[in-house]
Amino acid sequence: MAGRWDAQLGGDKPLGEIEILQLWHDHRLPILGITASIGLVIWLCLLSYRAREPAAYVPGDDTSSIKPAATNSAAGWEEKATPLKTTPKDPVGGPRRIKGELRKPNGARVLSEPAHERRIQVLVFYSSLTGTTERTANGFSHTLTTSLQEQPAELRGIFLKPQVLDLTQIDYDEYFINPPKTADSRFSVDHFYLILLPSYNIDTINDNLLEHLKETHHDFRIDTAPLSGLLGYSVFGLGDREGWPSEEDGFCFQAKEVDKWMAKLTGRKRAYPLGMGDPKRDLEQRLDEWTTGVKDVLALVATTGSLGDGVAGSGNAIESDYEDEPEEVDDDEVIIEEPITQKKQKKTNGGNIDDVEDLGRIMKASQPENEGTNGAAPPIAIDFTTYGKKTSKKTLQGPKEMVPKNSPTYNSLTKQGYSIVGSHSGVKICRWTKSALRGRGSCYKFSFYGINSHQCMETTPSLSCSNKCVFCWRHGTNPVGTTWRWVVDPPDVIFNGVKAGHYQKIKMMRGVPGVRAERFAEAMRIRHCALSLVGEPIFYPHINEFLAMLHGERISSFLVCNAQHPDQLAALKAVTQLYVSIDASNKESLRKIDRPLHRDFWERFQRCLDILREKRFKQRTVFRLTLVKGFNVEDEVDGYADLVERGLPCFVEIKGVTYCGTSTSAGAGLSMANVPFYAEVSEFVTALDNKLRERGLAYGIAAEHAHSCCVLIASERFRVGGKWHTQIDYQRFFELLEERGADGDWTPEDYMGPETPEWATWGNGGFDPRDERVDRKGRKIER
Ligand SMILES: Cc1cc2nc3c(=O)[nH]c(=O)nc-3n(C[C@H](O)[C@H](O)[C@H](O)COP(=O)(O)O)c2cc1C
Ligand code: SF4
Repeated sequence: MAGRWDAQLGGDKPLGEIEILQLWHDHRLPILGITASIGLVIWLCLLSYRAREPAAYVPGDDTSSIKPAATNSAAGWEEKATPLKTTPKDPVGGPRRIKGELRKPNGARVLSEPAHERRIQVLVFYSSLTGTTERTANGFSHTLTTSLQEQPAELRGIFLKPQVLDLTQIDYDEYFINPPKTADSRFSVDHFYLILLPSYNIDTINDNLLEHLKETHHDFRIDTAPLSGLLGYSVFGLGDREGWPSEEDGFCFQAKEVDKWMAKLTGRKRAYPLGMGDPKRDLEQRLDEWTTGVKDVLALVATTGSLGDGVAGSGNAIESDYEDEPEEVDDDEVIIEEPITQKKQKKTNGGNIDDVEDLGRIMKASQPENEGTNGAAPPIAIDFTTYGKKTSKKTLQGPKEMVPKNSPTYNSLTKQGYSIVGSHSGVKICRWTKSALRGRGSCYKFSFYGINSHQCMETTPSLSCSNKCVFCWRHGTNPVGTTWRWVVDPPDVIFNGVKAGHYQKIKMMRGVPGVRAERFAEAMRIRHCALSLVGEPIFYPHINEFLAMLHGERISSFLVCNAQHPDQLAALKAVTQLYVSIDASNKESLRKIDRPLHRDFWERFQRCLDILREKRFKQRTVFRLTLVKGFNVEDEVDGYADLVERGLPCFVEIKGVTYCGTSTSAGAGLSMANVPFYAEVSEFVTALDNKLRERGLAYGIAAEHAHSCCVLIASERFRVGGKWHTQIDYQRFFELLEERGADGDWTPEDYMGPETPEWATWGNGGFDPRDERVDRKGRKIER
């Protein structure tokens, strides 16, 4: 009877119990009465006994003969290896037998069976023409095998011995239509694919594989993600950088293609980013990084059953190359958002003035519409030090948390992608960090100062600020105040918290299309910290201790302050680069644009400039100008030249405000009309440069990053032998700190870095030639 049912499926393999019951139902077998039923039960028992025999179908074995799975019988591994149950082959000439399996692509895989019943089978696929990839795959598999054997006992038992499979020797239908299945009812075996692939621009087996993957994806009879049952996959490409120097030109192009199709077929189960290595140059190092990452992921999968936060949901199954994320901003992108809607204003007005942060919203909501664009001065903000009875009552109750977990501010900030650490600090990865991870360019700080965006953490130990700048995109979300009146978190809690938050967000990029394994590995070591996310970092009472912790781990510090806290600025110890925001050139203009809470804002501002002047021979000091047309550009060049003359900063960064039309949070009635074109920014910079020269001030235009509408004017102190040296010698900075302490005596010239790269200097655009230029939708831009 078994033989007859088998034949109907076109194979001669034993059937699973469920399939048998299915056939029972489908064929309405004429078995009636108790005798027949007893007979069936006896038969089922015999069948299930047979299925428990330690035997395996060797993948690719067309005869489907039962063979012991020799590869898994090595010492230390399952002696009775899990047999793979391959999809039965179709009768010759017949259609492919398709058993698509629909699983939720985004959900973490919940392995419900008890741990001892689960097994993970890693399959290492490769193709090779001249033997390099074959050797690499075998070596990799050996390393992985050893490492899995060294796992803690409870994990060791979960892994079956990795198997290496030559793509020329296997039947793709058995692995690339559905995940292989096990016929052993003792275990549930999940598969994890690792694919090592060289690239060839001539016809090879790779073309067949790619064709198969494409066909499977487009086959209307199969789910679009039939391999979503895999635990995960990752691809490593081998190629030749000399012949194909850039990825665009074809370096590892087939590995990239396989990675892309596997993302579609698995429903975004990219467990680790695509690795790429050149045997003549960097194969060993790149493979080591990738191996380490893959091992970490396997350990995670074995313990949690999932690929980790963000992965199943972060890779883009559509792979349209469009980064499907809301437009994001960072500390260096002062942006204008769309004005708040009437509806929202009403809602805000109806709220309770219970939290200090609400005042920001209320102030905004009470503004007449279009205020700012018509040049009318917004009302000066309320100084909380003089805020009515309600505040005094609160003060009596003791300090509150700045951003309590259940507050609207907390919800709003976390929705925007911030991780809130403790009660007043935040961390967020900026869009340039993501862009650099994908090889799509770093921020202007790479061009000017050599900062790798993918190794940069953007954070603040104080989400509160004492200004309500008209262009600030955080309106209504950040708390405001003139003095610190909240609970103070210890610096080590913040330091460890922001690092953990940053790394967690980086890890969530693992499955994102285009992320390079090499950069991902580098990103797991923070090297720079931009203290400027939102709020005012020097507001935090333990800022110096926090800085010491950063420097202790050799993380550089770029600290931006708003020129409203002269006492804190004066007390600040060494930072790698110290910024003040210069948002206007005179008192009226500053009141209009920054809407400071302090009544003596102008005096504070000027004192800060004087402090910066004093610090200029100890620290790299920077003025940051953000140009907003209609507010702080026209007729202000002279005024800015006055301020430069007063503060004598080492550098002046001039940047056009950026427009972000997607947000619905409060703006200040600004629009695209307020965004200067790069040509206008350049014109302003040239005029300022001329004014500085007229005054005999030794400055010049050093560098540019046209992509972010940013230009750098530098003091001639940073020009050596006619060449600009705006880059930083970070190593030297830390040595100086360690030798002489945070109050030590040294000058910015002591840690001046190498020459500014030619491509970053004024007139050359400033785009890193290693990276691929894409527009906001991820489309390639020709250079
Ligand atoms: C005819 C030929 C074409 C190649 N085409 C590419 C290519 O398009 N892109 C690339 O990155 N490498 C290319 N390579 C380099 C190989 O991918 C590289 O040498 C690889 O290590 C070979 O692996 P294998 O020894 O396992 O076959 C090519 C090599 C040859 C001989
Ligand atoms: S400095 Fe860091 S945080 Fe700022 S834009 Fe560049 S990468 Fe982002």
